[in-house]
Amino acid sequence: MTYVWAEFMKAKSVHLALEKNIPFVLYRLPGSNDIQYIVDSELKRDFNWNEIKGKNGFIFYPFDSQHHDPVWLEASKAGTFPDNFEDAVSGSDQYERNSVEAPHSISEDEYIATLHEAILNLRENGLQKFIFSRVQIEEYGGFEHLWSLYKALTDKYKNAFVYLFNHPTTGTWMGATPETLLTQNENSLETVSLAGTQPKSERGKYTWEEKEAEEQQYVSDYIEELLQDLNFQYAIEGPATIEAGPVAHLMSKFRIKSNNEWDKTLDLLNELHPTPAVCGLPKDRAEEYIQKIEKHDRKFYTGYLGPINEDGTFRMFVNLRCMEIFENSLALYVGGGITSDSSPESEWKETQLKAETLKAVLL
Ligand SMILES: C=C(O[C@H]1C=CC=C(C(=O)O)[C@@H]1O)C(=O)O
Repeated sequence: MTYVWAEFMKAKSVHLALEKNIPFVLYRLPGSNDIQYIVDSELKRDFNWNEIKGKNGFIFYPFDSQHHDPVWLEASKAGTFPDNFEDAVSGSDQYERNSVEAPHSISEDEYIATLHEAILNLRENGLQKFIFSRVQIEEYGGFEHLWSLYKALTDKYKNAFVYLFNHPTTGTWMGATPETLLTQNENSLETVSLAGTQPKSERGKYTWEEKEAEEQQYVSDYIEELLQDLNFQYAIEGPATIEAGPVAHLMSKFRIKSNNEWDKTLDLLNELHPTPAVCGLPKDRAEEYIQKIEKHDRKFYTGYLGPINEDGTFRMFVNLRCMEIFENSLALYVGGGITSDSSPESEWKETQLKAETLKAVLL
């Protein structure tokens, strides 16, 4: 089979899966060359950690699970894409696609004015840090082009978790995230504290301002406290700079001893999400504040997602640098950490730069 023909067939099968609106995901783990797929032959499944245990599938978890139901894709069919994907798609039922309006996108002026006020009142509102996000709407050629967009993301971001997720209850989402929420290996767990942003440097040299270092330290402190409260033994590496497309971040790695105790691991996962890198501190207050000042519903942006295996191992990632896909437009979700030292104008630029991660493949 020629390369061109193979690509045409892949694009066609992904387009068909989207047209039939079947529950499926394509994902590529960081550093891997293989794209995996999961197709679920059933639409309605309750999300329940005890049900999931011992099964192969994929979790798509929202930012706020009180307003959106988490989705569990059970692997009725799974494999390395495109092996047998077309058969799995043609054998699936077709589902109606809900018509959903694109989320509200605020202007630069509105963003800056809102943030100005929020920074002035940060301490009065009892906040140390919160994450302010916005939506940027872009045009694209429609579902038939999604395979080539997805492929371009996998080619461009080798160290990201790159996915295309579709489900009749959530619609279509795609992203390339640099952030691990929690990895369960056979005998260990891993998480990271990732925060602070600056443009990628061509020379690979970075110096970090105190504000960014502090922002990342808040996240590390939160994770450390949590690990101590839950009686985990752990080691920390970093912080070090990591590059993620057009930006660079500060990241510390936490390697945690674990004997694969499901309940304890779930406690950790539930406490980690949403981390202060996507929500803020104190967590409950920041979550409430975000609901109040953001003009859009985050839905699955800053939620988490990833595959889980029957032996209990899993890879969960924070849903960053992602977009919600409509038939004629894309809604890019981008945000940044705000402290009392933040400048609204620089924060706007930071969100523009983060949006470039996805925009770079739209041209
Ligand atoms: C909330 C986002 O990024 C988070 C992750 C890394 C760095 C961040 C920052 O510098 O603000 C954010 O905490 C986003 O990309 O939408």
